Amino acid sequence: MSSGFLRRTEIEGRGRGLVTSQPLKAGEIVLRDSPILLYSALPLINQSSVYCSNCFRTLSSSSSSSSSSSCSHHHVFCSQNCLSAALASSHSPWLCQALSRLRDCAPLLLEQPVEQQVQARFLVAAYHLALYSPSQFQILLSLEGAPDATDTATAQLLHSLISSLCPPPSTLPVPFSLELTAALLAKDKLNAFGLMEPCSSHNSGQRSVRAYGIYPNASFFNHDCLPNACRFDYVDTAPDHNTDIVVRMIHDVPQGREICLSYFPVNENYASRQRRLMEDYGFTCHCDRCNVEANWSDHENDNDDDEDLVQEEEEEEEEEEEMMDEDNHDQMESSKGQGDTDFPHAYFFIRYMCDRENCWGTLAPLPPKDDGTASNIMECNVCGNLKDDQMTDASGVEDEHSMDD
Ligand SMILES: C[S@@+](CC[C@H](N)C(=O)[O-])C[C@H]1O[C@@H](n2cnc3c(N)ncnc32)[C@H](O)[C@@H]1O
Repeated sequence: MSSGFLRRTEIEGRGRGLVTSQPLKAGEIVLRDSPILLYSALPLINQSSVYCSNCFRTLSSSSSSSSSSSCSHHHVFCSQNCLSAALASSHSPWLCQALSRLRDCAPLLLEQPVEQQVQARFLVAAYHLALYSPSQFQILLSLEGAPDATDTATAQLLHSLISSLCPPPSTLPVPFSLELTAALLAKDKLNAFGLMEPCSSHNSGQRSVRAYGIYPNASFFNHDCLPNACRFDYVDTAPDHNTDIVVRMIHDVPQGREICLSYFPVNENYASRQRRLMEDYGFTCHCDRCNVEANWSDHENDNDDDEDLVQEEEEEEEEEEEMMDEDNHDQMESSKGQGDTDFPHAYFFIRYMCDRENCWGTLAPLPPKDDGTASNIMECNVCGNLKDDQMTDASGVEDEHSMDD
């Protein structure tokens, strides 16, 4: 583990997880992690290059006209330096040819959803990793994730495509097989982190993903619907290691506590969170927030077409909002000195959810100042917005409603 703050351990019912080896302060960076592989999130077909094929920085109009470079198969890089670095690592002749062949002569892929085109990109990157760095490929294989029956058809299709168009060279450290392809796709499904496209006026706060990465240490963060940490990326702004992800504490936690991220925006309701966690990650969430919300309604979102239920849901939502307001007030009043297991979630939304329209990002303070005092600037991990934390006074001491222990 590259972070002195975190210890990897087995947690009952959750597999491996990351636990703090010391008390942590809001804003503290607990992990910086570099990807072992990266691949574009853009469809293979008919996509002009918007991002560098190596570092995934946005190709500015000036860089695409003057300083950008292309490889022999017309993959675009932001500079000659990036192209040279890629040719020596992430963009081997096999990978370059494989992507081009898939792009140019795979009529089958044209008929497939974009998701499968992106999975094809992942497989090419994963088999390239096997050739280029067998030890990192073994790390990829050691991550959580096993194929299940619902993914078999996709694995078969993608495996036959890769093997007919661009079979990986015979020097792979493990035999090339359908089972291996299916296992790799399962690792990707559970462990890939998305690097977001830049926030711009075109997407009015809603950003999609520009690239996916597999991060060998960050992959051990388990999920919580009210996370105590969140992750940031600075693809366009970091001067180097720009595809690293940075995980920062949202609020203080004591030693020995598990550090969790939310696997998706925290605004989703109970039913949709449970559905997503089961379908995409294969588990039922029993976090504190889910335990509370499980009692709010037995029927929530069971059947969106049923008018009675819709009306019932609306009434319940109003009730929930009222409950949350009351909760917020009561729990903020009674929260002093308690553990973060009873962290009131209404309070979480008010303090740690970005209020920009359609953003739903999570806010974490900037890292503590050099003298150790907390920063009162909160950063959104989706839109990047910075805002003053009203609940931290000028001295950097958190106010009396803080839940931090
Ligand atoms: C990215 S991995 C996290 C690390 C994983 N626990 C491991 O052992 O490598 C995601 C998987 O961890 C497990 N997991 C994550 N959060 C969980 C939670 N809150 N409860 C139960 N299992 C969880 C699920 O199996 C999920 O598919």
